[in-house]
Amino acid sequence: MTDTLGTPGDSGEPGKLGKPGSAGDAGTPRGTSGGNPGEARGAGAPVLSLRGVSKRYGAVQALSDVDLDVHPGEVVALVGDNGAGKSTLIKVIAGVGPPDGGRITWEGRQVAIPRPHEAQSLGIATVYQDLALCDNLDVVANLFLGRELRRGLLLDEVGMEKQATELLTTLSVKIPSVRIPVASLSGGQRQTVAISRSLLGEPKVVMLDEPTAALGVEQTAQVLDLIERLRERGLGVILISHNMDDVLAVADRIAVLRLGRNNGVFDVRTVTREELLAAITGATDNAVSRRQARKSGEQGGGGQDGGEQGGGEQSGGAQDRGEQL
Ligand SMILES: Nc1ncnc2c1ncn2[C@@H]1O[C@H](COP(=O)(O)OP(=O)(O)OP(=O)(O)O)[C@@H](O)[C@H]1O
Repeated sequence: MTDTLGTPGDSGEPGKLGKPGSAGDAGTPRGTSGGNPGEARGAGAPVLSLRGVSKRYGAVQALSDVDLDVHPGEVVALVGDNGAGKSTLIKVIAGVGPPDGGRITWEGRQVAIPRPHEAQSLGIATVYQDLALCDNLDVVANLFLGRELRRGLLLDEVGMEKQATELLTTLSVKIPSVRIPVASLSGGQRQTVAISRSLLGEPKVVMLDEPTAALGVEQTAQVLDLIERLRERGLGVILISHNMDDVLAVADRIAVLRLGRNNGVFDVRTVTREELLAAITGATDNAVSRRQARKSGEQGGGGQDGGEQGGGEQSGGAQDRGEQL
């Protein structure tokens, strides 16, 4: 369902903030060379910093010298073409596939994350695309799966229901009842339950792998709203998405991976779609950017209305709702 955008070549990216920061500067505000700390969300020291992370699978160099910063109260979108290394990077942070090299810093302290347990202990939660909810169990049971509250030998059903209701209410998650099986929820509701579940461990960073994939417009809005709630709670969020509209709607910064390397960190307030596509594909002149330029020319009746980036659309345009990266 995603376009393949593999055009070789390099681009000069005007809106690019550069790499997250040079080695050893984990305390740099926003960790970028061009951010505006005064206005930015998530200002201050990063909660999570990666420097020079690499990972090889046999002959495939999946990650090379990758840097990433995530601040409290910040949504960082991780984007890139298929095979760019996004999942590999998430696995490194989640302790599922430790890196071969590089440094991970958590709240200013260098750490190792060899297993998922270490990630959880630090306060890193991951919500994978396949959700891993138990369809036959109700919302409460799914939320507390594996960490059930007990009263003596018995499950504390009343306590769990109360906490579940409180959590979902705080997050403005709307479901008919916490006592219905998740099988009867919509895709968006299921996704919000899965994300809410990750919060029970009181993480500081939540990683979401394609949380809006296969969701309709309304359901996507529900999930994006929830991501905003996470940010409001001061969590750092890493969002993997192929959907440019979602990324532009909810992220503060956008980190682009290309062929396993950093290819720019962009401020969502200033970046254009053209710049993002160029960073993702590695070229400004490719089938996707030509198509976008043609479309914006048709819509604007001229071709100049799309801005000054080669006729491309500006960020935040609503015309292409649902367009995939
Ligand atoms: N377990 C593995 N064994 C061998 N190669 C792998 C493995 N996992 C990933 N790779 C390779 O590493 C590279 C990065 O893959 P990764 O899944 O991280 O990319 P991605 O950006 O998440 O892509 P997509 O958007 O398609 O999910 C690819 O070339 C992929 O084929």
